[in-house]
Amino acid sequence: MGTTDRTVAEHRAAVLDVVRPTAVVDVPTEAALGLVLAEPVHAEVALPGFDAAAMDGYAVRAAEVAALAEVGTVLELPVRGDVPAGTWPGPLRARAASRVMTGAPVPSGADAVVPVEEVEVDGDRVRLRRPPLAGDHVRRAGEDVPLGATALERGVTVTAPVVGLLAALGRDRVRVHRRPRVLVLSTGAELVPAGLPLRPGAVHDANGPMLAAELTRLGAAVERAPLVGDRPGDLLAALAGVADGTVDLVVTSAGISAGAFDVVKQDLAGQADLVRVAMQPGMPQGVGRVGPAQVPVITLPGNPVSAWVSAQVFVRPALDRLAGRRVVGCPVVPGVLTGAVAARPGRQRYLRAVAGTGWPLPVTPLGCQGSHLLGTLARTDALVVVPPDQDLPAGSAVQVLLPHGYADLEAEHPGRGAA
Ligand SMILES: Nc1nc2c(c(=O)[nH]1)N[C@H]1C(S)=C(S)[C@@H](COP(=O)(O)OP(=O)(O)OC[C@H]3O[C@@H](n4cnc5c(N)ncnc54)[C@H](O)[C@@H]3O)O[C@H]1N2
Ligand code: MOO
Repeated sequence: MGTTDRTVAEHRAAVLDVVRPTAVVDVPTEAALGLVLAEPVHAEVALPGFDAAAMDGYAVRAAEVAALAEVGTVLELPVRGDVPAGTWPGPLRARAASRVMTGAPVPSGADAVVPVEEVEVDGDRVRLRRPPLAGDHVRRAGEDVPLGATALERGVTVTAPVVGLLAALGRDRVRVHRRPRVLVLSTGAELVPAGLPLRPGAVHDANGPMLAAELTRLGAAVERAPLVGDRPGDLLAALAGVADGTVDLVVTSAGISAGAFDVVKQDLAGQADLVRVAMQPGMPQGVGRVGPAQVPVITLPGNPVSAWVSAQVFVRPALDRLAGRRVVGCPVVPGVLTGAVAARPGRQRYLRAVAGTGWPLPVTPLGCQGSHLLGTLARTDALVVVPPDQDLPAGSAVQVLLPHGYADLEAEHPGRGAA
């Protein structure tokens, strides 16, 4: 196999070294879903904005009811006033209750709400079973987010609840890192796009659609280039349009190993480091910058499994950095091997596996691990990490990459780990 130039960690660091967070843009809050905050968000209103009822019921002064209880009287108060949500009440009268709705302001002077289920109503009087404690069923102003507090830190990914929080704070626009634009480009004279018939010796381009789908799912705005041939200059010609910096990253597949017609290797010599990384699949890799705009380029190997595994291990962290996120990459969880696996000398293996139920996650590597086997790749739940030179017996603790996340496992194995 020969020696390798870099460990996985070293190549990942080299990849991260060529990418920077995208420019900051001001967008409508709802368009920010999935993007990353480029500024901390300070609360210009408190949440809740005022003391409010948490239940439909009666606002009272707890001490007044307690005083009635002390002298042994029936805990009965006249009802003075109705407070629907969206109105602003006057102060609570002495020795009286106010009928309040969930979310309505608690009248000043009241400090507890007794839910309707815990009272008897008799005309315009209300009878309580026991005195409430001060604070019962009252949402305190600012208890969630105090006025002026940092409600959201820079670097937070905008999820639906973040959209909700921004809207609650009155923010209809927010500053985020622009969605990363990634050009996905397949090289290889043997390639034909899906939908067209195959001539002898040709194969359909699987990597282009697969990588485009993966990066789109991960939040990139993906652009596709026409298929690139194997003649010297073909790749540089295809990249001419991106040299002005209209994309943030170029991801290529194939043409980087030891073949006689490896166009990526030839065209990017001097602009990218083409290296052998101590992993399998995915040994041939490359990273650099192209054109006058020095657009970052990651060159992935052509075997489809190698391309996809490399996308998980190297492109995902790069996308995190481009998006302005903390670099996390593919999620990793603890797993346990259901059977023994053999290590590779000097190379870290990423074994395609199916996951069972339980925690740590039981993982069963699929029988065939060839780098060309897309059929088994499509059945893969998980990638099991086998460090170099360490054969692992059944029952070994392993790190497991979950490229599709855990939610998708749930869908495939209903009932697994249901909360
Ligand atoms: N003598 C050596 N041969 C190879 C070595 C080596 O070290 N010495 N490395 C092997 C490894 S490992 C890999 S991985 C591949 C990677 O090679 P390339 O990145 O140069 O890719 P190609 O040779 O162009 O293609 C490999 C394989 O993948 C198919 N392919 C390519 N692009 C696509 C696509 N878009 N969709 C579907 N399939 C694609 C291509 O037809 C080949 O079958 O090299 C080994 N060889
Ligand atoms: O390293 Mo290659 O990616 O095994 O097929």
